[in-house]
Amino acid sequence: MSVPSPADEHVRALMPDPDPEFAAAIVWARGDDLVLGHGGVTVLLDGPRRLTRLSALWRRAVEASELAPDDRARAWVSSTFADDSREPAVLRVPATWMRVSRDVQGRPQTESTRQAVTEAALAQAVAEDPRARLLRSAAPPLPDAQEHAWDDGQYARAVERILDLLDEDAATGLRKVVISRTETLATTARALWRAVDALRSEYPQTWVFAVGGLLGATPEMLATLRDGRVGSVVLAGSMGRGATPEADAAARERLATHERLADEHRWAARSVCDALADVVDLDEAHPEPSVLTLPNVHHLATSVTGRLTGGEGTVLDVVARMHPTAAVGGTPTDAAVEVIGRVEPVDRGRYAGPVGWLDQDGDGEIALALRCAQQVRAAEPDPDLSAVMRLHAGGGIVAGAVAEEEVAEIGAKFSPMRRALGLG
Ligand SMILES: C=C(O[C@H]1C=CC=C(C(=O)O)[C@@H]1O)C(=O)O
Repeated sequence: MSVPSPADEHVRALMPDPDPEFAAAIVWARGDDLVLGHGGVTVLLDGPRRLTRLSALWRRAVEASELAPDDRARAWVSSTFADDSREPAVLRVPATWMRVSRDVQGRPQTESTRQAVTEAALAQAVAEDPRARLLRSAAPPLPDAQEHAWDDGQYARAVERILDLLDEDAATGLRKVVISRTETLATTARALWRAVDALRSEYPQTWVFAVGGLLGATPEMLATLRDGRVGSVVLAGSMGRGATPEADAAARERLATHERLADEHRWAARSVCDALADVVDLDEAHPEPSVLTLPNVHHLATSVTGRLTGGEGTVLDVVARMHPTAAVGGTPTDAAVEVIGRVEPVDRGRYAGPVGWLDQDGDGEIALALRCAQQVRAAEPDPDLSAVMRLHAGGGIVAGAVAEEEVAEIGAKFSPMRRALGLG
């Protein structure tokens, strides 16, 4: 059974504008469940504490909109990884959003919702943050392409450099650094919509997202908040899939029993539990990891759940305590983030930042923007290949890591997006 798709005629017929510019689109999908946002406005915001500032801004806008009991409000967020990124965080407030799912007989059903947060209320909320800007447009400007992608050899040398730093810094406690790589590819605008469909059908366990031209399929849910319940899934420690059933079973077994990867995973899970401890009453402090198997890679996974204690924070306030987790930064966080800034040649932009949605109560789902590609503005655009995408993928480096294995892991993480874009 194929999943309902933005390319399906009945879905397109329901969209007010069947061919929106891709950067204007909002997609949030998992398996058969698809939400598409349309139109509306965009808030851009940068600088430190941007997640709590975005949260406060959204709450001010909801309050100023004076919602009636049946009104619904929802915004999508895609934040930058680093405080000093040259690219801004994006808050997309669509005019309408549509949910497409299947009924029990498998027939597509759609439900459309109008945004209750008004533009005037948003303008008022934005005016209170000197580093926020309201764009009366659904599509934020695309970042410029940056020409510093590494090839496999350069990436392997960067891994060696991190390994030296981990050695040297044994005294300072640097234990893990997540470094990432980019690759810039030209494709067509239509291919981006087809990529949404391909990612949804091939990776039904992941959250497929498109916000402000950032498109991806992430397996990692950073935080969900619903009626006071918080959930988070920590992924760290990975192994590529084997080419035959026997090799794959061996890869899975190797991951499940790998001491170095188990340590890497434990630090990541602990960093999430520690970050949440002040505001969440955790159900179980340190559960054992399981193995999550995706079509391209196996991951060690730990699920963390609990109840938000006191306060009236939004899901973004919860995420603000966690970001950057050890799955995208390293251990300890500040030292690892400093090394990333020094070693990586390309600004991460919104890769490895939180991406997801929140509603008028502050409930929502915020994932980590992994295995993704950012649409960028080419210096000399090719008229036949109208969309240029900057692919991102990274991996955690701890002492004992092997450079060739890290190169292979990045290849495995790039492959879903390359294939979805028809370039695999
Ligand atoms: C940073 C990425 O993956 C993280 C998430 C899961 C497993 C990871 C790992 O095993 O290294 C990474 O920490 C990425 O895919 O770009």
